[in-house]
Amino acid sequence: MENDTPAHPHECPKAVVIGLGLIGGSVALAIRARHQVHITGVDVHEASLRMAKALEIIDEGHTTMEESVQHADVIIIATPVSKTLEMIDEIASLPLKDGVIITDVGSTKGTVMAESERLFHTKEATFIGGHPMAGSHKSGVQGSRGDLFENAFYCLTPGKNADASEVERLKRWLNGTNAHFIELDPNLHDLFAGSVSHLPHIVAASLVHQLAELQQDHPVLGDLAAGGFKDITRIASANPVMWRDILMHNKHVLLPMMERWQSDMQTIQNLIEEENDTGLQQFFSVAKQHRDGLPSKKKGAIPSFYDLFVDVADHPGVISEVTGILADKGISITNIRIMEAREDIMGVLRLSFRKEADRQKGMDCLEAEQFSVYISE
Ligand SMILES: NC(=O)c1ccc[n+]([C@@H]2O[C@H](COP(=O)([O-])OP(=O)(O)OC[C@H]3O[C@@H](n4cnc5c(N)ncnc54)[C@H](O)[C@@H]3O)[C@@H](O)[C@H]2O)c1
Ligand SMILES: O=C(O)C(=O)C[C@]1(C(=O)O)C=C[C@@H](O)C=C1
Repeated sequence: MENDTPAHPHECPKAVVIGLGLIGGSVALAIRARHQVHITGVDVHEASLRMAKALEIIDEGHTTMEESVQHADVIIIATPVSKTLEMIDEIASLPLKDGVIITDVGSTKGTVMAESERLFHTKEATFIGGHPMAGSHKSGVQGSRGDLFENAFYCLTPGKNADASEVERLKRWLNGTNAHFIELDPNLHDLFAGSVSHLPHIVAASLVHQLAELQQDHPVLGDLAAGGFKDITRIASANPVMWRDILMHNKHVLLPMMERWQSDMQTIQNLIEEENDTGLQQFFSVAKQHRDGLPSKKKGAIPSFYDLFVDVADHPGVISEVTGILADKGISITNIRIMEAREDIMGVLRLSFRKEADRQKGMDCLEAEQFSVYISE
């Protein structure tokens, strides 16, 4: 356990996480894993705060930031990017503790850094932009995992007033992520993220739109969409608000990239029209060679299952009681995880189902047996 030199010997350092969703919750868990710290969560949704408290991700939760932010040693903003700019404005308008480090996790960095540079030009507060390059198509605090960023790259974009020592201090706060930190210029970051994350996301969503249109005349098509389609479109299930914001804040990178994409599509269209077999094979060979050479990622992604959360008392036999109820009804689960198990407090079981219908059946029969169950939004 590390401690970031508290002002008073018995006082625990304070972290505030604004936006307790998938990423805010995961960063909080990673901080907790290595630091003795008091974590306050701030979110507009009380249900997220309740869930985060139940899972011991935070010590306390509030729907507004004022009080907690003023005493914080580190502030992590984990809201969708447009809201992040509003949060930066609000934080800058409040009295802050000397030496506070403020960071964010947003998927774009240009506008975030422009706003923070405009507002945090004092030595008392240091803003260092951040973007962990791992995540999921799932959103919400219930999907949080302390190991979500393990082995992933974690981009940092220090502001102009950020000393190297402050960057090191932030890295220490975030060392429980077990990520590889990389410092980048914000514009370069946005170019890179546009290429490996944002453009692919647009393409994935557009493929799903095409399927949906064809499916109107051929409903069976959905059942035929197998591995390939699912692999390439998994990310289209992600949070639309988050992605709306990303596109708005990386417009200048994405517009030329999309032109380039359209021109590539035109080229391949021409090759098909001309029945240019050599050109077509070359198109795939070059892509295959490059794709095969990319490093494979070992950790970070969460498989796409339908999760159900069950509050359970921590006593022997409770897991077999829950699984027994499901087995009696012939409902299969693909995974089961205990999210918390401590004496005398309620724990949470996370059950994963392969199909939405199975999850619904599971929910109904567990509720009938008086279990408190809930699902992610
Ligand atoms: N999901 C990913 O894969 C991923 C990966 C890396 C970075 N990011 C970035 O992380 C950020 C959060 O994404 P997420 O996936 O955790 O989303 P999420 O939807 O799971 O969480 C966002 C949280 O912010 C809260 N929120 C929204 N407006 C708020 C406000 N005004 N005040 C307080 N809380 C507010 C929401 O209630 C929600 O709990 C985004 O900026 C996103 O670009 C996402
Ligand atoms: O794995 C996924 O589901 C993701 O989409 C994660 C992903 C990505 O594009 O790789 C999404 C957005 C983030 O800014 C970083 C990571």
